Amino acid sequence: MVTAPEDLLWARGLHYEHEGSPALLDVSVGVREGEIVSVTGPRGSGKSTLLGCLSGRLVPGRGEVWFDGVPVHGLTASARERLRRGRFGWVGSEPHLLPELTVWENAALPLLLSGTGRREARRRAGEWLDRLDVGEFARSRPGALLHAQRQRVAIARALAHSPTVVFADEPTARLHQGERTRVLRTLTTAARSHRITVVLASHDARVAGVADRSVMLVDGRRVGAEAPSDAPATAGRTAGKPGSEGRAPCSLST
Ligand SMILES: Nc1ncnc2c1ncn2[C@@H]1O[C@H](COP(=O)(O)OP(=O)(O)OP(=O)(O)O)[C@@H](O)[C@H]1O
Repeated sequence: MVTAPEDLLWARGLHYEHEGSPALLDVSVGVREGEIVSVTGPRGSGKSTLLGCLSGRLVPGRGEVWFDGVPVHGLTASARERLRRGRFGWVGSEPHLLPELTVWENAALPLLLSGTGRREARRRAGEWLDRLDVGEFARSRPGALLHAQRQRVAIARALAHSPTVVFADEPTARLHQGERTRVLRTLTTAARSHRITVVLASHDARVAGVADRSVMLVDGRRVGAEAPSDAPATAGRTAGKPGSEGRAPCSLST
């Protein structure tokens, strides 16, 4: 086991049931600041449920989730909502943009909801839209964009309010191979340059290649941890080695 005192985000002994059916069984995980961790495993293995519990979207039936010293599992629904809006970003497999808003308003939504003025929100959202090569669509409605472009807008929305952690749940599931690699690279490069922590779920084992550390779930249990051999070496971030869990930047246990 398990988590280290310096972990930014950690969970211990998580159990979660969907309508009486177990989805997580005694899963523990620790993630350090600035780390990119992938959660892999077959369909239905509990990846989305784990991201849900870590991000405060779901409350575990048993176990604890701590973020930056805050017991997420013990917060009220409104406090969890505030935490998610302020400190976390979320990218799912579908962009889920609001069709009546422009692209920049969609990307700026977390900023606007937290009270940032429109001009400043537009500036910050615009910077990310430019970085993600969709800046030219800032004044368009999402319906004018291709799916892959809308997904980049969703990534800009997840990053524009400078979150501490971005959770990405199958962010490339609906993209073709070339676009998949590009989107993943964009997300991870942006995260590394801004020292944003990323927890990335995918059933595609190749996605683990962009992470510092990979965690595998099967049937709601963690079955091992591995470090991709081609994990990017980055300053201040130690790529863990197989079997070196005690010294690794992310540690997991069931
Ligand atoms: N809302 C729900 N209601 C009932 N059962 C659910 C619900 N969400 C997930 N489950 C079940 O919980 C288990 C874990 O699901 P989860 O979505 O966390 O796995 P996953 O690894 O993310 O799967 P996928 O790769 O298909 O998204 C599965 O057996 C799934 O069928």
